[in-house]
Amino acid sequence: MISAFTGQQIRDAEQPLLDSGEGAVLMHRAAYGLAQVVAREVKSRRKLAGASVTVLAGKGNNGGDGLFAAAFLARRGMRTMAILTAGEAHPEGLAAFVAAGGRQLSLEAANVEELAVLCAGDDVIIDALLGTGARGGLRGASAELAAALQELHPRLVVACDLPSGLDANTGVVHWPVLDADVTVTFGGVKAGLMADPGEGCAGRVELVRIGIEDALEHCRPEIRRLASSDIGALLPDPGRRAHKYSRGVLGVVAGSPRFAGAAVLGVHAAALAGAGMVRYVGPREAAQLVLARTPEALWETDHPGRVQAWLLGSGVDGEEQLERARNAGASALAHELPVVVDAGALSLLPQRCPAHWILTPHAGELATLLTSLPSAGEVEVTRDDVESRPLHYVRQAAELTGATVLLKGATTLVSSPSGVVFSQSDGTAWMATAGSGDVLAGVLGALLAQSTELVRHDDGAYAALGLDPADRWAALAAVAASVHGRAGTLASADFEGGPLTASAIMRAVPRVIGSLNAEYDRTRP
Ligand SMILES: NC(=O)C1=CN([C@@H]2O[C@H](COP(=O)(O)OP(=O)(O)OC[C@H]3O[C@@H](n4cnc5c(N)ncnc54)[C@H](O)[C@@H]3O)[C@@H](O)[C@H]2O)[C@@H](O)CC1
Ligand SMILES: [K+]
Repeated sequence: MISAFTGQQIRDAEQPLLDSGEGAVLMHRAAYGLAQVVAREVKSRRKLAGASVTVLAGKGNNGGDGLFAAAFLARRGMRTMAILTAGEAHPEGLAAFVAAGGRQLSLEAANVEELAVLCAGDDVIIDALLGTGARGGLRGASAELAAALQELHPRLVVACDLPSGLDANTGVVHWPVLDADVTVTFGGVKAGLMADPGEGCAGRVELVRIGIEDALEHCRPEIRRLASSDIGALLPDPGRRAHKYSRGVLGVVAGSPRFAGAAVLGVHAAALAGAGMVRYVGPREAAQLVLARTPEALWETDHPGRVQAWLLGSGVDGEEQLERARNAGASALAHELPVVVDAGALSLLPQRCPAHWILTPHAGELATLLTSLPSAGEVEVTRDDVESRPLHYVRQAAELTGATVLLKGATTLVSSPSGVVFSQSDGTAWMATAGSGDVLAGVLGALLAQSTELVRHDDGAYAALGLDPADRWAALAAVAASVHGRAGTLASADFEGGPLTASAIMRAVPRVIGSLNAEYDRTRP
């Protein structure tokens, strides 16, 4: 699992070392690690000697890291330039840079365009303007420089610790920001690199160890991300003596005459994700299409047999089908069954949901949900609000509803009601396509039906996460988000990275589960 921390947690972990006079050692390690990554990136494109690098250096320690890194790179034969943006710079960093033969220029309002053009053609730009000590975003000439460079599409941008202008704690972005291809972050991943819109500006994230990692191990992460080995451990294992009922039966109230496809996709995805059986509850027109695609499913109109979990809401429209979803929800509450609450069912929430109800809104649906919640104080929340501060709103929704909330996006965030957050980003942009969410709901439903006992009583992989039982549902939802994302990436790779349909994502689900299981079997302790 990758853990991400707030800027304050990182500073707290650094403090004892700073107090014992090791600040320079920390900076040296950070700068050396940054230089190594830059050199490797440049070498993958051309010869290092003679390649050009410009470091954009602010006045704080982030600028110091950048200047020390550029000094290393100068000694390896790169042509180095520093643009000092604050009229002053980290004194030791600047001295090392000058001693290594680096050239320095000062940014002023009058030379922004000229300097942008000058460095845009470089082999690499290091963004060391602001780090974890930033208050707000870039201002004045620095902001203009970042905006001008963004327009000029530099060849390679490496962000020092985090892209400047990104809030380390939340992923909120104060525009303009120069998008990075690679972010080299120090000591611990900053939470802002695992939540959008920040993650979208960061490129690939590389962590450099600087000696504070042991101290961070005792901190509660702000955000967690499951790696493939964690997912392999958490995926349900059928067991040799399993039968279809013990495997997990999922009840699905989805689709409607108007949106029958949602039922077709949800049911089929659930079957492919390993549900022992799927009971579809809905109108005849939709059921015929569901059974044509998934003859393994059972159709039940109004009095479904026993299930271990419910999926409610994808494509649900019209009073009749809403009523079925309402009834299934009431039965789930009475029997303490877990539920995936998607799309149309998001308007049917009880006063207070249990943590084993997992809501799966996209940003627009989350905005509508939050606006409608009396406990949110009758404040209108817009889709833009959610997209600018997804970490804040996913936590708020989970806290106010009591449910686990999975907010779909390029980076999917899942929050438990107590605020434990998982972030998964395994998909491709091609997955933003009609029906993709229905597939995710089906996968999550199937995993819920198979895993309820594990989540509640397991003393293995779920317990090893060290979370309160109520927070484990968020881990399970993160597993589903990751399987879905990986299926999209795999399916797109089948088409040389080309576009996808929801059906193609769905077809890749068994392969993803199979390969995650196989990897886990090969590597487990
Ligand atoms: N503390 C340490 O020992 C270490 C710090 N490291 C680096 O230091 C960074 C944090 O350093 P700092 O705390 O100096 O913070 P920053 O380098 O982020 O910069 C803060 C400086 O910029 C000013 N500033 C804040 N917001 C601004 C804004 N919006 N526009 C313009 N100026 C602004 C502040 O007055 C302050 O002087 C980390 O991100 C990391 O890169 C690493 O070298 C590892 C060790
Ligand atoms: K930076």
